[in-house]
Amino acid sequence: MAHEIFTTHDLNISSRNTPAIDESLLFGPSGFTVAPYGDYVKFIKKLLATKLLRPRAIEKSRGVRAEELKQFYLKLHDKALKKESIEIGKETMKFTNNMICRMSIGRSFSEENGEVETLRELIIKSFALSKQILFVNVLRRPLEMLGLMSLFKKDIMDVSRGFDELLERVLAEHEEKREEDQDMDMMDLLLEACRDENAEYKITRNQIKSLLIQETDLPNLPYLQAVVKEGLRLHPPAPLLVRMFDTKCVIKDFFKVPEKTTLVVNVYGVMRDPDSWEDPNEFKPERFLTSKQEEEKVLKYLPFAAGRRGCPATNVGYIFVGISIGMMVQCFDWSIKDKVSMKEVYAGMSLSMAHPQSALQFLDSAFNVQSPSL
Ligand code: HEM
Repeated sequence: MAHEIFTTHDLNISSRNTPAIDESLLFGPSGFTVAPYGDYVKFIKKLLATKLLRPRAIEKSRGVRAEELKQFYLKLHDKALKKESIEIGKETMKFTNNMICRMSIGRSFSEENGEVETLRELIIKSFALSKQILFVNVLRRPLEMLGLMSLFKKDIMDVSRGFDELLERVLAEHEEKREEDQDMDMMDLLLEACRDENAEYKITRNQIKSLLIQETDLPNLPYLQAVVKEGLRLHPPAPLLVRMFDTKCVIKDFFKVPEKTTLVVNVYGVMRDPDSWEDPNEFKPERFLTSKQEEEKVLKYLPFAAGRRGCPATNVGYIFVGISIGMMVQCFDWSIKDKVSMKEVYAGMSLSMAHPQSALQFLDSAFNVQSPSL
């Protein structure tokens, strides 16, 4: 079913059904991820594909990731020496956020002036909000008819204002250093596009801000890559995809879908479907080592979604997860403090462990650590 819908009606379901809250940075008309498929989305996707996320740019930003990886390693090393435990999810999230910030705005947020904490709180709040947004997506029409949409507005605006303040500061910094000779980060590229009189689409300051909210040896480590793929199959961070049919259509000559129907794709279910996957609930990275690589290509492997609104940063996503796991496994010996519960919870935008504290790990022996060579 999913296969049929995506292949025959990709354009028709390339918009999300998120209601626009006009003044909001995240969910207003400037928000890239919620914007309906059209000129703005096409322009940004092109910019990402041809500038920020093209292979040469990813290669160029390798130094930034190596520095962040080293900092992450040093932190774990320090904990190992002190024989302290760490919460893996929290630390890897910090590491990933730092890498995204360094690649997109040229610096990570500072711990000293409270930026890191502010950002962390905003991300947690926006994750919580996305749960409401999913609810609104599915029940949009009745909520609008009952005039209940305003219930969500205050929370959305609070988070929006927080991001706005933080990003205005960063934008101002970038505008100041405009004339200097420098490597362009994503914000520089967007500002350049914003100033370009001849650009095919004129992006605004709010659109720039809304966009920014959010190796090495990896090709020689096929088993590590297979582990990452298998992990994302069993535990996709985005287990449900929400789209909208722009126009009415008929699927398989039978299912009549009215215009503006919300479509929720159960990615989690698709990637554990026993018709497509052998032992679907088992963690078996080996399945990605076999010659059946095409398994990933057809529409049963969807951790990064698919089609026009699929993740434009799939390669970067694989790199982030690969280097974190690679370093943690290569450099340290681990022992588990409590029994690990693999129970999951769909907390807002993403799927995460229901009991992350049970993933607290002891670093076994400080004498077993090695520096990363990834
Ligand atoms: C393991 C890491 C990642 C996973 C599993 C992932 C997954 C996804 C998924 C499933 C979607 C589509 C959601 C939908 O269709 O409704 C998406 C969209 C998106 N992702 Fe990722 N992603 C990852 C990393 C990243 C990174 C590192 C970036 C940025 C550097 C990024 C940028 C985006 C953007 C901008 C979109 C929206 C695309 C659009 O609306 O057209 N992702 N991602």
